[in-house]
Amino acid sequence: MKLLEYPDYEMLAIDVANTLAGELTAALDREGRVLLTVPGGKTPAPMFDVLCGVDLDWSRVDVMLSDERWVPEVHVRSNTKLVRERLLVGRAAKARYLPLYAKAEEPEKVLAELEVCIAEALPISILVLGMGADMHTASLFPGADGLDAALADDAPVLVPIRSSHVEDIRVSLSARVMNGAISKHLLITGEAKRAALDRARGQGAEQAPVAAILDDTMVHWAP
Ligand SMILES: O=C1O[C@H](COP(=O)(O)O)[C@@H](O)[C@H](O)[C@H]1O
Repeated sequence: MKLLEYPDYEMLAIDVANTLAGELTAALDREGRVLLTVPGGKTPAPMFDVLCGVDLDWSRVDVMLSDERWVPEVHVRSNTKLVRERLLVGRAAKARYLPLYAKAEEPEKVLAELEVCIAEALPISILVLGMGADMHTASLFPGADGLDAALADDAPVLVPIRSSHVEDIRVSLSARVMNGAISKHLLITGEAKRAALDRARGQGAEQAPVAAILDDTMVHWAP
């Protein structure tokens, strides 16, 4: 992994958005369609605000999340809500969105259907992830039910995750699929997450799931 430090989050958001714009443009020169995978949570919103205004052929970009909370798209905790409101607006409104959620009580009931659309769009061209201070990335939480399956070498594309530390059932991309990305970025802010990243580098992915995706990843950090 390589660590890039920024003086503040505003600089990080602008710089990362410009880097992603360059990578998307280069990928669009090579491929008919490109797949951009983005995190949910709070961190990426200001970066989305910059990225959505970039002038590129968004009609050939597929956008999906690294992970989703099993709640309807209009729910305040839905990662899709964030992406629709902050990324898929302006120029980026022309992108095609690939959902990780469908109306069903449990992900297991619809996972196969969701996986078909995602599998057709793979591999990921550009992967952007977030991380929690507990060293989770996407929805790969330490100790979660489903973590082993998500870390397996022969993991499926999508894995349902249940953790007593979070309210909702989650669906996450597996580490195998995330590591298939051509380019990988991790966005983190604050001292607690920086310390967590340092701890994770000395641990296995079972204890520190973010460790599973750090190889060849560009980590972007602001205080
Ligand atoms: O639950 C989640 O958490 C991580 C980190 O979120 P943040 O609010 O601390 O930025 C996020 O990357 C993931 O997509 C999300 O579902």
